[in-house]
Amino acid sequence: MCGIVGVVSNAPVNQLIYDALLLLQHRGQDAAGIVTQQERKFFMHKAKGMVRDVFRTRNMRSLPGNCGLGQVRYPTAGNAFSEEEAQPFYVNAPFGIVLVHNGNLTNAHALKAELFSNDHRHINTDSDSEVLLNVLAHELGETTRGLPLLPRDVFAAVRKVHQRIKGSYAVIAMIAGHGVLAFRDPFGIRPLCIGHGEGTVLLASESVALEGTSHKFERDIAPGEAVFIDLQGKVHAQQCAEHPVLSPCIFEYVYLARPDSVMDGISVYQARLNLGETLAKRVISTVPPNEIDVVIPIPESSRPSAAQLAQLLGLPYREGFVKNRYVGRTFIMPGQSVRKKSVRQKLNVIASEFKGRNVLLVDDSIVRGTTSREIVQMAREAGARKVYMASAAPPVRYPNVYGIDMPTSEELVAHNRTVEQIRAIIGCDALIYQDVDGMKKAIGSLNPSIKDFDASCFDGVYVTGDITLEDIARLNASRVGGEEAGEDNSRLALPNHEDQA
Ligand SMILES: O=P(O)(O)OC[C@H]1O[C@H](OP(=O)(O)OP(=O)(O)O)[C@H](O)[C@@H]1O
Ligand SMILES: NC(=O)CC[C@H](N)C(=O)O
Ligand SMILES: [Mg+2]
Repeated sequence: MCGIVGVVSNAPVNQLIYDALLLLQHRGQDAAGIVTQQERKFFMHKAKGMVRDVFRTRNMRSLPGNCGLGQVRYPTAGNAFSEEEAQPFYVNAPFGIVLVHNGNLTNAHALKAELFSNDHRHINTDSDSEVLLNVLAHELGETTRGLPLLPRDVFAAVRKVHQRIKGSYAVIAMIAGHGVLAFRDPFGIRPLCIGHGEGTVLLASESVALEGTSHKFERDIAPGEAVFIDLQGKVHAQQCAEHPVLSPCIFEYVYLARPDSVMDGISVYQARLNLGETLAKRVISTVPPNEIDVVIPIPESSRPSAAQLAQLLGLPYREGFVKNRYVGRTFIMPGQSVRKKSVRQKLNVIASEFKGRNVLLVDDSIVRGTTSREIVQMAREAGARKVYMASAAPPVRYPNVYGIDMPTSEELVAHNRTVEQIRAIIGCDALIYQDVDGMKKAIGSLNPSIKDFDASCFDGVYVTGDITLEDIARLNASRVGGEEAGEDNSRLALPNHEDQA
C-alpha cells in the first residue's frame, strides 16, 4: 500500500499536500514525493524517507502552484532502494503527465514488453507505476482529438487503460495545463475518496487526509470510475469500466488504514470493534475466560479489537506494552532483519502487568510471526504464568499481489501449517484465530452493498481472477531490495484450501 493525494485549488497547494501526506504516513514510510504545477511547468521533489525528512523548507519553497499530487511509498514492485522509483513519475508527452499510484499491476511485465515493441515507449525503472503512466500516456495520445483536451477524451483513454492493465490501482495523475485525473480499478481494491474545502477539491487514499486538512468528505470514487478536475475546479466524472464490482481489500480494515478513516462506507474503527466481538466468541470456545486474568493489546492497530473483546468477556483490559512512537510500523519495513530488530526497539513491557498472571495478548493479524514470537517471549520474561495469543484476523496463508508486501508464501508463518504448528513456532500456550467467514461478516455487515472483499491473503481467492503461479513468481522476482528479493521462487505454492486448520 501507499498513500496518494491530488488537489486543485485557487491557492498554493504545497503545504496542503505535505499535511495530507503526513496524515497518510502510516501507508508508506519508504519514500515520499510531491509535484506541483504552475503555468504548465511541473515542480517536483521526491526522495527516500519519511515526509518530515524528505521535505525541508527549501524544498517546499520550490513547489509553487495551485494544483499538485503527492505520494508516500511502501514498495511492492521494483527496487526498494531506488530513489528513482519514488513517486510521482513523469512523462513529457502527450502534454506532460505526472502520476502517483497505490496498488500493484499483475501484468506489468507483459505490458513493459508491449510498450517497447508496439508503442515505442521507454521505461527506465523496474516500477509497475512507471509502466502504468506510460500506458495512460499512450492511450491519451491516441484518443486526443486536438486542443484543448476534453474530459470525454480523458475518459476514453481511461477506458482503454482499464482494458490493458490488470491488478490493483488507485491512481491520481496531473495533465499539464489541463487538470487532475483520478481513477480506481474495476474492483476498487485500493481506496480513493474525494472531498471539498474552500476553493479546493482534494483526492486522497483515506478520509482522514480530508478531515485532518479541514476538507469535507464527499464520497469514495467508485470502482472503475474516473474523475477529472479541470483547472477551474470543476469535477467531471464517468464510469469507465465494463463490469465494475466493488471488492475492496479487507486487509485495509484489519491493519493498513487509520482507525479514524471511513472507507467505502465502513468505519475502520467500527470494523476493528466488530472483529474483536467475533474473536471473543472464538476465545470462549478455546480458553475459558476464568483462566484469563487480563487482556493486553499489541499496540497499535489491535487496540479497538482487544478492548471490545475484553469488554465482552468481562475481563480487565490493560496496557502491557509501551510503543516507542518514533519507530515506524514494523510490518511495512522492508527486510526481515530490520523488522526483527524493530520489534524490541518499538515495544517494551510494563512487567507488573504480567507477573504471575495468565495473559491474553491480542493482535490484529499475524503475518510473518516476527512480532508475536518476540512478544510472547517478552511476556514470559516479564513473569507471565500462561501466555495466550489471539488474532483478530484469520491466518495469513497466501501471497498478496495487490500492493501489500507479502510476496512469497514461504515467509508467512501460517502457510501450509496447522494452528497447532503455528502455536508451537510462536511459543504461546494457546493460539486463537478469527475465521475467514467471521471476518467477512464482522466487516461486511457494516455495508451490506459490498458483496465481497479481496481477502486473497486469507483465502487464496484473487478477485481479478487471473493470477497464476507464474505471475506470483514473476512479481516476486521483479522485486529488488529487502531480504525478500533474494528468495527462491520455487518455494512458492499456489492456494491449497486443504491446508486450512
Ligand atoms: O507477524 P508480523 O510479520 O510481525 O506482522 C504483524 C504485526 O505487524 C503489524 O504491526 P506494526 O508494527 O506494523 O504496526 P502497528 O503499530 O500499527 O500495529 C501488525 O499490527 C502486527 O502487530
Ligand atoms: N504499495 C503500493 O501501492 C506500491 C505502488 C507501486 N507498486 C510501487 O511499488 O511503488
Ligand atoms: Mg502491530
